[in-house]
Amino acid sequence: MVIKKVHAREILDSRGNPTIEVEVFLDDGSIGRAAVPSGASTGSREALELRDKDPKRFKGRGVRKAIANVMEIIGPELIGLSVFDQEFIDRKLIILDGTPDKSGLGANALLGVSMAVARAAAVSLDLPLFRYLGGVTAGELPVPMMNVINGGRHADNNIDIQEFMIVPAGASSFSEAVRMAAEVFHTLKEVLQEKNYSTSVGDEGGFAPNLVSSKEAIETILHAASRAGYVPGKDIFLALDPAASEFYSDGIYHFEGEDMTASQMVEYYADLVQKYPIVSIEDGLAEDDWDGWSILTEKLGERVQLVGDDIFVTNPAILQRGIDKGVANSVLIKLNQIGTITETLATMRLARKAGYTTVLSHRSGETEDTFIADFAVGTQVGQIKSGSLSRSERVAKYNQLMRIEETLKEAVYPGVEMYRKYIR
Ligand SMILES: C=C(OP(=O)(O)O)C(=O)O
Ligand SMILES: [Mg+2]
Repeated sequence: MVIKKVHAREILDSRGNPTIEVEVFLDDGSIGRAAVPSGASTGSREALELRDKDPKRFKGRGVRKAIANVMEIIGPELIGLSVFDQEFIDRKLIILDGTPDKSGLGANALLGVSMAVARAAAVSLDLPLFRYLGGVTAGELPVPMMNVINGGRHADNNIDIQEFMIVPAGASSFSEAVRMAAEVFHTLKEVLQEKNYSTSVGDEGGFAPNLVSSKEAIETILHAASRAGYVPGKDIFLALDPAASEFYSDGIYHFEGEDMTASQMVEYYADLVQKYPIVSIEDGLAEDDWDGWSILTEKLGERVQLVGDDIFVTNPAILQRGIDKGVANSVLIKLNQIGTITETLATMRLARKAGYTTVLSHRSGETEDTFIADFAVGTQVGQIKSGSLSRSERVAKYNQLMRIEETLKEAVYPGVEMYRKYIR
Protein backbone atom coordinates (compact mmCIF):
# COMPACT_ATOMS: atom_id res chain seq x y z
CA MET A 1 0.00 0.00 0.00
CA VAL A 2 1.24 3.49 -0.73
CA ILE A 3 0.89 6.81 1.05
CA LYS A 4 -1.72 9.10 -0.48
CA LYS A 5 -1.78 12.04 1.91
CA VAL A 6 -0.20 13.27 5.16
CA HIS A 7 -2.07 15.61 7.47
CA ALA A 8 -1.06 17.30 10.74
CA ARG A 9 -2.91 19.33 13.36
CA GLU A 10 -2.32 21.07 16.68
CA ILE A 11 -3.85 19.29 19.69
CA LEU A 12 -3.29 19.63 23.46
CA ASP A 13 -1.12 17.49 25.69
CA SER A 14 -1.78 16.62 29.36
CA ARG A 15 -0.31 19.92 30.57
CA GLY A 16 -2.56 21.93 28.26
CA ASN A 17 0.33 22.68 25.92
CA PRO A 18 -0.02 22.32 22.17
CA THR A 19 1.49 19.33 20.46
CA ILE A 20 1.39 17.78 17.03
CA GLU A 21 -0.87 14.99 15.80
CA VAL A 22 -0.24 13.43 12.38
CA GLU A 23 -2.45 11.35 10.11
CA VAL A 24 -1.18 9.24 7.24
CA PHE A 25 -3.73 8.22 4.56
CA LEU A 26 -3.16 5.21 2.28
CA ASP A 27 -4.52 4.38 -1.14
CA ASP A 28 -6.55 1.48 0.32
CA GLY A 29 -8.43 3.85 2.65
CA SER A 30 -6.40 3.01 5.79
CA ILE A 31 -5.55 5.87 8.15
CA GLY A 32 -2.79 5.89 10.77
CA ARG A 33 -2.81 8.54 13.50
CA ALA A 34 -0.18 9.39 16.13
CA ALA A 35 0.41 12.17 18.68
CA VAL A 36 3.76 13.37 20.02
CA PRO A 37 4.50 13.80 23.77
CA SER A 38 6.70 16.45 25.38
CA GLY A 39 9.16 16.45 28.30
CA ALA A 40 9.83 18.96 31.10
CA SER A 41 13.11 17.71 32.58
CA THR A 42 14.62 17.31 29.14
CA GLY A 43 18.18 16.29 28.36
CA SER A 44 20.15 19.07 26.70
CA ARG A 45 21.16 16.77 23.82
CA GLU A 46 17.65 15.64 22.93
CA ALA A 47 16.53 16.16 19.35
CA LEU A 48 14.91 19.57 18.99
CA GLU A 49 11.20 19.99 19.64
CA LEU A 50 10.17 22.79 17.28
CA ARG A 51 8.07 25.53 18.94
CA ASP A 52 6.82 28.68 17.16
CA LYS A 53 7.87 31.22 19.82
CA ASP A 54 4.94 33.47 18.84
CA PRO A 55 4.04 35.04 22.22
CA LYS A 56 0.43 35.63 21.09
CA ARG A 57 -0.28 31.90 20.75
CA PHE A 58 0.13 29.46 23.67
CA LYS A 59 2.77 31.72 25.23
CA GLY A 60 5.19 30.92 22.42
CA ARG A 61 4.70 27.15 22.60
CA GLY A 62 2.62 26.64 19.43
CA VAL A 63 3.62 23.98 16.91
CA ARG A 64 2.26 25.54 13.71
CA LYS A 65 5.67 25.62 12.09
CA ALA A 66 6.19 21.90 12.77
CA ILE A 67 2.74 21.28 11.28
CA ALA A 68 3.58 23.33 8.18
CA ASN A 69 6.78 21.29 7.83
CA VAL A 70 4.73 18.08 7.80
CA MET A 71 2.09 19.39 5.40
CA GLU A 72 4.31 21.30 3.00
CA ILE A 73 7.73 19.63 3.09
CA ILE A 74 7.48 16.07 4.40
CA GLY A 75 4.02 15.08 3.11
CA PRO A 76 4.64 15.75 -0.60
CA GLU A 77 7.88 13.72 -0.44
CA LEU A 78 6.12 10.66 0.98
CA ILE A 79 3.26 10.46 -1.54
CA GLY A 80 3.50 7.22 -3.51
CA LEU A 81 5.98 5.51 -1.12
CA SER A 82 5.24 2.05 0.29
CA VAL A 83 4.00 2.44 3.87
CA PHE A 84 5.68 -0.86 4.78
CA ASP A 85 9.19 0.50 4.27
CA GLN A 86 9.50 2.16 7.69
CA GLU A 87 13.27 2.39 7.56
CA PHE A 88 13.34 3.96 4.10
CA ILE A 89 10.72 6.51 5.15
CA ASP A 90 12.55 7.33 8.39
CA ARG A 91 15.84 7.75 6.51
CA LYS A 92 14.03 10.07 4.12
CA LEU A 93 12.76 12.13 7.09
CA ILE A 94 16.31 12.38 8.43
CA ILE A 95 17.61 13.55 5.05
CA LEU A 96 14.78 16.08 4.59
CA ASP A 97 15.55 17.49 8.05
CA GLY A 98 19.25 17.64 7.22
CA THR A 99 20.59 18.42 10.72
CA PRO A 100 22.13 16.24 13.45
CA ASP A 101 19.67 17.48 16.11
CA LYS A 102 16.48 17.52 13.95
CA SER A 103 16.32 21.30 14.16
CA GLY A 104 15.66 21.54 10.41
CA LEU A 105 12.04 20.38 10.51
CA GLY A 106 11.63 19.55 14.23
CA ALA A 107 11.83 16.16 15.96
CA ASN A 108 8.15 16.54 16.85
CA ALA A 109 7.25 16.82 13.14
CA LEU A 110 9.44 13.83 12.23
CA LEU A 111 8.27 11.57 15.05
CA GLY A 112 4.58 12.28 14.40
CA VAL A 113 5.04 11.12 10.81
CA SER A 114 7.24 8.15 11.72
CA MET A 115 4.69 6.79 14.23
CA ALA A 116 1.64 7.52 12.02
CA VAL A 117 3.31 5.61 9.16
CA ALA A 118 3.72 2.52 11.39
CA ARG A 119 0.10 2.80 12.51
CA ALA A 120 -1.20 3.14 8.95
CA ALA A 121 0.81 0.07 7.92
CA ALA A 122 -0.70 -1.96 10.78
CA VAL A 123 -4.23 -0.76 9.95
CA SER A 124 -3.74 -1.66 6.28
CA LEU A 125 -2.67 -5.21 7.23
CA ASP A 126 -5.49 -5.42 9.77
CA LEU A 127 -2.94 -6.24 12.48
CA PRO A 128 -2.65 -4.85 16.02
CA LEU A 129 0.24 -2.38 16.12
CA PHE A 130 2.32 -4.55 18.49
CA ARG A 131 1.96 -7.48 16.08
CA TYR A 132 2.96 -5.38 13.07
CA LEU A 133 6.01 -4.07 14.94
CA GLY A 134 7.07 -7.36 16.49
CA GLY A 135 5.78 -10.10 14.20
CA VAL A 136 5.17 -13.56 15.60
CA THR A 137 7.89 -13.15 18.24
CA ALA A 138 6.00 -10.41 20.11
CA GLY A 139 4.69 -12.15 23.22
CA GLU A 140 6.29 -10.52 26.24
CA LEU A 141 4.72 -7.82 28.41
CA PRO A 142 6.99 -5.26 30.07
CA VAL A 143 7.43 -4.90 33.84
CA PRO A 144 5.84 -1.54 34.72
CA MET A 145 7.42 1.12 36.92
CA MET A 146 4.61 3.26 38.30
CA ASN A 147 5.45 6.72 39.52
CA VAL A 148 3.37 7.16 42.68
CA ILE A 149 5.15 10.17 44.22
CA ASN A 150 6.13 13.09 41.99
CA GLY A 151 8.84 15.57 42.95
CA GLY A 152 11.51 17.64 41.21
CA ARG A 153 10.34 19.38 38.04
CA HIS A 154 7.07 17.44 37.96
CA ALA A 155 5.60 18.97 41.12
CA ASP A 156 5.82 22.37 42.80
CA ASN A 157 8.43 22.74 45.54
CA ASN A 158 8.47 19.42 47.36
CA ILE A 159 11.33 16.89 47.36
CA ASP A 160 14.28 16.90 44.94
CA ILE A 161 13.98 13.36 43.56
CA GLN A 162 11.62 13.53 40.59
CA GLU A 163 10.09 10.05 40.52
CA PHE A 164 9.38 7.40 43.17
CA MET A 165 8.12 4.35 41.30
CA ILE A 166 6.66 1.08 42.49
CA VAL A 167 7.67 -2.02 40.52
CA PRO A 168 5.18 -4.87 40.97
CA ALA A 169 7.68 -7.46 39.77
CA GLY A 170 6.29 -10.14 42.08
CA ALA A 171 3.08 -10.34 40.02
CA SER A 172 2.52 -13.32 37.76
CA SER A 173 1.02 -11.28 34.89
CA PHE A 174 0.88 -7.70 33.68
CA SER A 175 -2.74 -7.25 34.67
CA GLU A 176 -2.02 -8.57 38.16
CA ALA A 177 0.86 -6.08 38.36
CA VAL A 178 -1.55 -3.26 37.53
CA ARG A 179 -4.03 -4.41 40.17
CA MET A 180 -1.32 -4.65 42.83
CA ALA A 181 0.02 -1.21 41.98
CA ALA A 182 -3.46 0.33 42.03
CA GLU A 183 -4.11 -1.17 45.48
CA VAL A 184 -0.82 0.25 46.78
CA PHE A 185 -1.63 3.62 45.18
CA HIS A 186 -4.99 3.82 46.95
CA THR A 187 -3.46 2.74 50.25
CA LEU A 188 -0.74 5.36 49.82
CA LYS A 189 -3.48 7.97 49.54
CA GLU A 190 -4.90 6.84 52.89
CA VAL A 191 -1.46 6.89 54.52
CA LEU A 192 -0.74 10.41 53.22
CA GLN A 193 -4.14 11.61 54.44
CA GLU A 194 -3.45 10.20 57.90
CA LYS A 195 -0.20 12.18 57.95
CA ASN A 196 -2.11 15.31 56.92
CA TYR A 197 -0.30 15.53 53.61
CA SER A 198 -1.87 16.78 50.41
CA THR A 199 -3.02 14.10 47.97
CA SER A 200 -3.13 16.34 44.92
CA VAL A 201 -1.14 14.89 42.04
CA GLY A 202 1.82 16.02 39.91
CA ASP A 203 2.43 15.91 36.15
CA GLU A 204 2.66 12.13 35.99
CA GLY A 205 -0.32 11.45 38.27
CA GLY A 206 1.66 10.52 41.39
CA PHE A 207 0.92 12.28 44.68
CA ALA A 208 2.93 15.44 45.30
CA PRO A 209 2.99 15.87 49.08
CA ASN A 210 5.35 18.25 50.86
CA LEU A 211 7.42 15.46 52.38
CA VAL A 212 10.57 16.43 54.23
CA SER A 213 12.94 13.99 52.55
CA SER A 214 13.27 11.32 49.90
CA LYS A 215 13.72 8.72 52.63
CA GLU A 216 10.34 9.72 54.04
CA ALA A 217 8.83 9.26 50.56
CA ILE A 218 10.35 5.78 50.27
CA GLU A 219 9.25 4.72 53.73
CA THR A 220 5.74 6.02 53.18
CA ILE A 221 5.42 4.01 49.96
CA LEU A 222 6.78 0.85 51.59
CA HIS A 223 4.39 1.31 54.51
CA ALA A 224 1.49 1.61 52.04
CA ALA A 225 2.65 -1.51 50.16
CA SER A 226 2.73 -3.53 53.40
CA ARG A 227 -0.62 -2.21 54.53
CA ALA A 228 -2.08 -3.17 51.15
CA GLY A 229 -0.96 -6.73 51.90
CA TYR A 230 2.24 -6.96 49.88
CA VAL A 231 5.77 -7.80 50.92
CA PRO A 232 8.32 -5.16 49.87
CA GLY A 233 11.30 -6.92 48.30
CA LYS A 234 9.19 -9.89 47.26
CA ASP A 235 6.00 -8.57 45.66
CA ILE A 236 6.75 -4.89 45.27
CA PHE A 237 10.09 -3.21 44.55
CA LEU A 238 11.09 0.41 44.12
CA ALA A 239 12.65 2.40 41.29
CA LEU A 240 13.86 6.01 41.48
CA ASP A 241 14.43 8.71 38.89
CA PRO A 242 16.24 11.53 40.69
CA ALA A 243 16.65 13.35 37.32
CA ALA A 244 19.84 14.71 38.87
CA SER A 245 20.68 17.13 36.02
CA GLU A 246 17.93 19.31 37.51
CA PHE A 247 19.76 19.82 40.83
CA TYR A 248 23.32 19.91 39.47
CA SER A 249 25.30 23.07 38.80
CA ASP A 250 28.99 23.98 38.78
CA GLY A 251 30.02 20.42 39.56
CA ILE A 252 27.87 20.23 42.72
CA TYR A 253 24.62 18.46 43.53
CA HIS A 254 22.29 20.74 45.50
CA PHE A 255 20.32 17.99 47.14
CA GLU A 256 17.93 18.20 50.09
CA GLY A 257 19.52 21.37 51.42
CA GLU A 258 23.11 20.16 51.10
CA ASP A 259 25.91 20.63 48.55
CA MET A 260 27.19 17.22 47.56
CA THR A 261 29.92 15.86 45.29
CA ALA A 262 29.23 12.99 42.89
CA SER A 263 30.96 10.61 45.32
CA GLN A 264 28.75 11.76 48.16
CA MET A 265 25.65 11.24 46.00
CA VAL A 266 26.90 7.73 45.18
CA GLU A 267 27.31 7.05 48.91
CA TYR A 268 23.78 8.32 49.48
CA TYR A 269 22.41 5.94 46.80
CA ALA A 270 24.51 3.06 48.17
CA ASP A 271 22.86 3.61 51.53
CA LEU A 272 19.38 3.66 49.96
CA VAL A 273 20.05 0.47 48.01
CA GLN A 274 21.35 -1.17 51.17
CA LYS A 275 18.29 -0.23 53.23
CA TYR A 276 15.41 -0.49 50.76
CA PRO A 277 14.29 -2.88 47.97
CA ILE A 278 15.37 -0.55 45.16
CA VAL A 279 16.01 -2.33 41.84
CA SER A 280 16.55 0.65 39.53
CA ILE A 281 17.97 4.18 39.70
CA GLU A 282 17.64 6.43 36.64
CA ASP A 283 19.71 9.58 36.18
CA GLY A 284 21.24 9.28 39.62
CA LEU A 285 23.83 11.78 38.42
CA ALA A 286 23.77 14.62 35.89
CA GLU A 287 24.01 14.34 32.11
CA ASP A 288 27.39 16.13 31.95
CA ASP A 289 28.95 14.37 34.92
CA TRP A 290 30.50 11.44 33.05
CA ASP A 291 33.24 10.99 35.65
CA GLY A 292 30.61 10.81 38.37
CA TRP A 293 28.67 8.25 36.33
CA SER A 294 31.81 6.10 36.12
CA ILE A 295 32.08 6.13 39.91
CA LEU A 296 28.36 5.38 40.24
CA THR A 297 28.59 2.43 37.86
CA GLU A 298 31.73 1.05 39.45
CA LYS A 299 30.24 1.25 42.92
CA LEU A 300 26.63 0.20 42.29
CA GLY A 301 26.49 -1.33 38.78
CA GLU A 302 26.37 -4.88 40.17
CA ARG A 303 23.74 -4.10 42.77
CA VAL A 304 21.13 -2.06 40.96
CA GLN A 305 19.94 -1.20 37.46
CA LEU A 306 21.44 2.18 36.51
CA VAL A 307 19.34 3.75 33.76
CA GLY A 308 20.68 6.58 31.59
CA ASP A 309 18.01 9.04 30.45
CA ASP A 310 19.33 12.63 30.11
CA ILE A 311 22.87 11.30 29.67
CA PHE A 312 22.08 9.08 26.62
CA VAL A 313 18.91 10.75 25.25
CA THR A 314 18.08 7.59 23.19
CA ASN A 315 20.94 8.59 20.89
CA PRO A 316 22.96 5.63 19.53
CA ALA A 317 26.20 7.63 19.23
CA ILE A 318 25.99 8.88 22.83
CA LEU A 319 24.98 5.44 24.12
CA GLN A 320 28.00 3.99 22.30
CA ARG A 321 30.20 6.41 24.24
CA GLY A 322 28.60 5.19 27.46
CA ILE A 323 29.16 1.55 26.53
CA ASP A 324 32.80 2.26 25.67
CA LYS A 325 33.32 4.01 29.01
CA GLY A 326 31.39 1.38 30.97
CA VAL A 327 28.83 3.91 32.16
CA ALA A 328 25.36 2.73 33.36
CA ASN A 329 23.90 -0.70 32.60
CA SER A 330 20.53 0.31 31.19
CA VAL A 331 19.09 2.95 28.86
CA LEU A 332 15.81 4.85 28.96
CA ILE A 333 14.05 4.86 25.60
CA LYS A 334 12.00 7.91 24.62
CA LEU A 335 11.11 8.09 20.93
CA ASN A 336 10.92 11.87 20.86
CA GLN A 337 14.44 12.25 22.22
CA ILE A 338 15.77 11.00 18.88
CA GLY A 339 12.84 11.56 16.48
CA THR A 340 12.21 8.39 14.44
CA ILE A 341 11.26 4.76 15.05
CA THR A 342 14.25 3.50 13.07
CA GLU A 343 16.79 5.39 15.18
CA THR A 344 15.02 4.31 18.39
CA LEU A 345 15.31 0.67 17.30
CA ALA A 346 19.01 1.21 16.53
CA THR A 347 19.59 2.47 20.08
CA MET A 348 17.74 -0.51 21.51
CA ARG A 349 19.74 -2.98 19.40
CA LEU A 350 22.98 -1.36 20.49
CA ALA A 351 21.94 -1.55 24.14
CA ARG A 352 21.09 -5.23 23.90
CA LYS A 353 24.35 -6.11 22.18
CA ALA A 354 26.22 -4.48 25.05
CA GLY A 355 24.12 -6.24 27.70
CA TYR A 356 22.28 -3.09 28.75
CA THR A 357 18.59 -3.39 29.66
CA THR A 358 16.02 -1.05 28.09
CA VAL A 359 13.19 0.88 29.76
CA LEU A 360 10.56 2.46 27.50
CA SER A 361 9.19 5.77 28.78
CA HIS A 362 6.34 8.20 28.40
CA ARG A 363 7.01 11.96 28.74
CA SER A 364 5.71 14.17 31.53
CA GLY A 365 3.55 15.93 28.93
CA GLU A 366 1.56 13.06 27.36
CA THR A 367 -1.41 12.51 25.10
CA GLU A 368 -4.07 9.81 24.95
CA ASP A 369 -2.05 8.03 22.25
CA THR A 370 -1.06 4.54 23.46
CA PHE A 371 1.68 3.99 20.86
CA ILE A 372 4.32 3.15 23.49
CA ALA A 373 2.21 0.31 24.92
CA ASP A 374 2.27 -1.50 21.57
CA PHE A 375 5.87 -0.50 20.98
CA ALA A 376 6.83 -2.06 24.34
CA VAL A 377 5.43 -5.46 23.35
CA GLY A 378 6.48 -5.23 19.70
CA THR A 379 10.11 -4.62 20.68
CA GLN A 380 10.08 -6.80 23.85
CA VAL A 381 11.55 -3.82 25.64
CA GLY A 382 11.43 -5.49 29.08
CA GLN A 383 10.29 -2.54 31.20
CA ILE A 384 8.02 0.49 30.79
CA LYS A 385 7.30 3.59 32.84
CA SER A 386 4.07 5.43 32.17
CA GLY A 387 3.38 7.31 35.37
CA SER A 388 0.84 6.64 38.02
CA LEU A 389 -2.56 4.99 38.35
CA SER A 390 -4.51 8.21 38.01
CA ARG A 391 -4.65 10.58 35.02
CA SER A 392 -6.08 8.90 31.96
CA GLU A 393 -3.19 9.72 29.62
CA ARG A 394 -0.98 7.53 31.87
CA VAL A 395 -3.51 4.77 32.60
CA ALA A 396 -4.34 4.54 28.86
CA LYS A 397 -0.96 2.89 28.26
CA TYR A 398 -1.42 0.35 31.08
CA ASN A 399 -4.96 -0.38 29.89
CA GLN A 400 -3.74 -1.01 26.33
CA LEU A 401 -1.07 -3.37 27.70
CA MET A 402 -3.78 -5.30 29.56
CA ARG A 403 -5.77 -5.56 26.31
CA ILE A 404 -2.70 -6.88 24.52
CA GLU A 405 -2.04 -9.37 27.30
CA GLU A 406 -5.58 -10.66 26.97
CA THR A 407 -5.18 -11.30 23.23
CA LEU A 408 -1.91 -13.21 23.69
CA LYS A 409 -2.53 -16.88 24.46
CA GLU A 410 0.84 -17.42 26.10
CA ALA A 411 1.79 -13.97 27.29
CA VAL A 412 5.05 -13.81 29.19
CA TYR A 413 5.51 -11.44 32.15
CA PRO A 414 9.19 -11.37 33.13
CA GLY A 415 8.47 -10.20 36.71
CA VAL A 416 11.25 -10.75 39.25
CA GLU A 417 13.44 -12.42 36.60
CA MET A 418 14.07 -8.94 35.26
CA TYR A 419 15.90 -8.00 38.47
CA ARG A 420 17.27 -11.39 39.53
CA LYS A 421 20.83 -9.99 39.78
CA TYR A 422 19.73 -7.24 42.12
CA ILE A 423 17.37 -9.02 44.48
CA ARG A 424 18.95 -10.19 47.73
C1 LIG B 1 9.66 11.09 31.93
C2 LIG B 1 10.57 11.94 32.38
O1 LIG B 1 10.30 13.27 32.48
P1 LIG B 1 10.26 14.30 31.26
O2 LIG B 1 9.32 13.77 30.24
O3 LIG B 1 9.82 15.59 31.90
O4 LIG B 1 11.68 14.37 30.73
C3 LIG B 1 11.90 11.49 32.84
O5 LIG B 1 12.73 12.31 33.26
O6 LIG B 1 12.19 10.31 32.80
MG1 LIG C 1 14.22 10.53 33.59
